[in-house]
Amino acid sequence: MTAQDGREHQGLADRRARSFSESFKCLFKPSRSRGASPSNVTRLPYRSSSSSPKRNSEPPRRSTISAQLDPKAPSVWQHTYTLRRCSPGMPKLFKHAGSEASNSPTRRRSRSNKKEEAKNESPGSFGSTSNDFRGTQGLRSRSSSNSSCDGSNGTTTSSESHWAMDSLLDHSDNDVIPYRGSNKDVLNARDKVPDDFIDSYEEDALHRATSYPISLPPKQLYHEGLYTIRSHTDGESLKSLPRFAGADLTCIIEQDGFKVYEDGSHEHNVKVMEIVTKLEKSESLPVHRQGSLSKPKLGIALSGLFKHHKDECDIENALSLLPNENGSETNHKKQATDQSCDKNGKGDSNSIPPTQNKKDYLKIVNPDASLGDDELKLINSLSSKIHTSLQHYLHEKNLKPAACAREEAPTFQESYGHPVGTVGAGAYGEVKVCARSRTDSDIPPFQTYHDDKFIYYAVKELKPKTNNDLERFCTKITSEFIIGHSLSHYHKNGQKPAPNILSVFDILESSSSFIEVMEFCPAGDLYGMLVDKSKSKGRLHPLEADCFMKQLLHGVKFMHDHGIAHCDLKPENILFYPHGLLKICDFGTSSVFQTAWERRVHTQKGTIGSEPYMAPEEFVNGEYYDPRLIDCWSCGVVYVSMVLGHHLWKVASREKDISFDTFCKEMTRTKEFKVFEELKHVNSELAATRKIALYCIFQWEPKKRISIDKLLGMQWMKHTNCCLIYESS
Ligand SMILES: Nc1ncnc2c1ncn2[C@@H]1O[C@H](COP(=O)(O)OP(=O)(O)OP(=O)(O)O)[C@@H](O)[C@H]1O
Repeated sequence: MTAQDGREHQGLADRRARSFSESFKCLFKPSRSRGASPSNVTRLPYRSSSSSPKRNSEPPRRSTISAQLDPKAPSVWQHTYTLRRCSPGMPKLFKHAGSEASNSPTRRRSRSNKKEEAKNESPGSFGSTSNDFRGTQGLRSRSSSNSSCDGSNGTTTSSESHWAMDSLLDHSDNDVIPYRGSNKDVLNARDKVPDDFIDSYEEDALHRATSYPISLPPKQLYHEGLYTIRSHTDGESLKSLPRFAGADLTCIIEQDGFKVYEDGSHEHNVKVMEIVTKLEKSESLPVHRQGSLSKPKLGIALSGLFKHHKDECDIENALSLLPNENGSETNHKKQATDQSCDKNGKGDSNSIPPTQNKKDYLKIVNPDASLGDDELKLINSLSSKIHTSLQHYLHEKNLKPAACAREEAPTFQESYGHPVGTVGAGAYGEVKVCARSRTDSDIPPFQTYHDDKFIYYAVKELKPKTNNDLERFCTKITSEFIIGHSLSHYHKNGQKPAPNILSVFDILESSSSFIEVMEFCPAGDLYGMLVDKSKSKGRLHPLEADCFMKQLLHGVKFMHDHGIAHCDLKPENILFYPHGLLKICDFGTSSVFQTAWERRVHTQKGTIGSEPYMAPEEFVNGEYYDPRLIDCWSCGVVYVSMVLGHHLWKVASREKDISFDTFCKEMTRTKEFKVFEELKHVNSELAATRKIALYCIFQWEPKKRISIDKLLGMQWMKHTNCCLIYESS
C-alpha cells in the first residue's frame, strides 16, 4: 500500500466513523425547533402493558430530541481520563427483592420514632408545574452560606471544610429533628413511621452511619457472590466489618423498604414488576401462543379465535444478525496492546508501531474508545444486512429473516424464550420481557436477571414506520445496538463490563421487525419509582438518592471514558434491580464524541435529549458544546428530581421558562439558589458538600461546569455510601 493509498484509506475510515457518529444524531425523533414552547413538550405514550397499565395520573414521559455534530470538529481536547476498573458487579446472583433483608436473623427491625416536623409550604415554590412528579415540598427559610465555585477546574474556591463549618453543620438545624431516645424507643415506635421523607433518627447512630468511610454493599448480595472479598484502600476488608461478620445490626432508618443500618450500610428494596412476581410464584412459564401479547384482551373464550396477524411481532422465529464469534475478531485488541506504550509515555504515537501490519491503515490512538475496528466492522456488516432487509420490506412490506441471517444461528426462542409481558413502549415499538426455563447448560454468572427457574431478557422491538423513514431507521438501530453492545461487552485487558451500563446482547430480525435483546431489569425505571413515590406522597430518601446518583455518575463516567456521551439521561432511561443496582439504558441518541482513531473530542450543536433534562447551551442557536457536559447537567436534574419529587424548570432557557430565569437571577445576584440552600438531608456534612456539588453542576456556562470525573471526586460523592464498591471510591 502506498502512502497515498494509506491516506485515502484513513480518510475513508474517518469519514465512515464520523458519518456514523453524525448520522445518528438526528435520528429517532425529529429535531424540535428552538423556539418550541415548554408547554409544547411532546408526550410519550404511557406504559401500555397489562402489568403496568396506563396510569392516568402519571406525568408524561419525555420525548427525545436530537442534535448535530460539529462538522469542523473544533478541538476540545480530551481530558485525561484513566479507565478505572469498577467493581465486578454483574447481577449474577440477583434475586427478587424479597424478604431476605427483613427476615435476616441478624437484623433487628427499625422502629423509627415519629417526630412531627412542621411543614412550611413555600408560596410560589419552584417546580409547581404540571410536570411535577408530585406537588412541591414545603420549604423553610434558613440561614444561607456564601459560596463560590470555579467550575472551570472543577474545584470549589471555598474549601469544603469551610462549608462544613457553616450553619448547615449545626445539628440543631431546623430541617432535621434529631431523635434523642434509646434504640428501644426506636424499635417500639416502628408503627409510627413519619410520612415526611426525612425521618426522625437517633442522632449519634445516624451520624456514625452516614459518616462511615467505606461504602458497603447489602449484606445478602455480598453473601450471594455479587461482591468479592476485597481489601480497601485503608487496608480494611469487608470481612472485618461487623455486618459481614454476622453482627446484629440495628436499622436506624426505614422508609418504603429502604433501610439504613448503624454501620452505615443500607439496603434498597425497589418494587419488582408484577410480571416477575407472578412468574416467580408459578412453576412453569405460561403456554405461549404466537402474537398473543399484541392481541386485544376480549376474554378467554374469544382470544383463541384470533388469527396471527402479519403486523404482530413474530419474535420467536427471529434470527440473529450478529456474525459468529470468529468472524468478529479484529486487530483492535492487538493494536490497543501495541499502542499501550503510547499511554505510558514510551514511544511516539505518530509513528507506526513495528508490529502493525501494513493493512492496518487506521491507527488506534485512543484504545479506550468504544468505537474501534471491531465496531466499525460490525456497523458495516449490520448496516448492509439491515439495508437489504429494508429494501425487501419496501416492496413486500415484510422483512425476510432467513435470507441474511446466519444459518446456524439459534432462533430467538432457543436463546431467549418467549414473551411473557410488556414493560414499556419506545419510539419504534414495545419493550417486552421474555423468559426461558433454566437448563443445566446455563452456568452462572448470568448477565441478566434470573431466579431459580427462569432467565429473563428485555426485548425491544424496532419496527420501521414509513418508507421514507427507512434510512434513518437503519442508522438508528445500528447505532443504538453498536453503542450498547460495545459498552456492555468491554473486555479489553480482561476488564469486566461496567456494572451500571445495561448489557445489550443481540440484534435479530423477524418477519416484521428488528429485535434488540438486552439485560432485563425487574424493578423498572426511575420514572416509575418517582411516580409511585409521588402517589404515596413520599419521596426518595436522600441517602437512597445519593446512592443512585453515585451509581449514575459512575455509569456516565464509564461511557465518557470510552468516547460516548449518553445525551438523553432522564428517569425513563435509568433502570433498577430490586436491590438497588442502577443501569443506564437507551443509547439511541448517544453521541460518539471520540473514536479509537481520534485524540480530539467532537463537539455538537442543537437540542438533544428531553427538555427538562437538557442543558442551557443546547438552546443557544448555533453554539457547539461538549456532549459530556450536557450529561453532567442532566445528572444534576435527575438528582434534584429524585430528592424534590419535581423538576426545577421545564426548560433551561431564560426566555422560555420563568423558573430558570429566576434561578439565573438569584445566582447572579446572591450566588445562591434558594432551593439548593434549603434542600434537606439527614446529615449536615452531606447537605453542605452536596450543595457545593449542585452549584458546580448547575453552571449555565458550560466552561464553568464540573466534569463527571471531578464530580465523583468531590466530598459529597466520596462520602456517599453506595451499594457498589468502585475502585475510585
Ligand atoms: N432492559 C429493560 N428492563 C426493564 N425495563 C426496560 C428495559 N428497557 C426498557 N425498559 C422500559 O421500557 C421503556 C422504554 O424503553 P427505551 O427507553 O429503551 O425505549 P425507546 O424507544 O428508546 O424510548 P424513547 O422514546 O424514550 O427513546 C423504559 O423507559 C423502561 O421503562
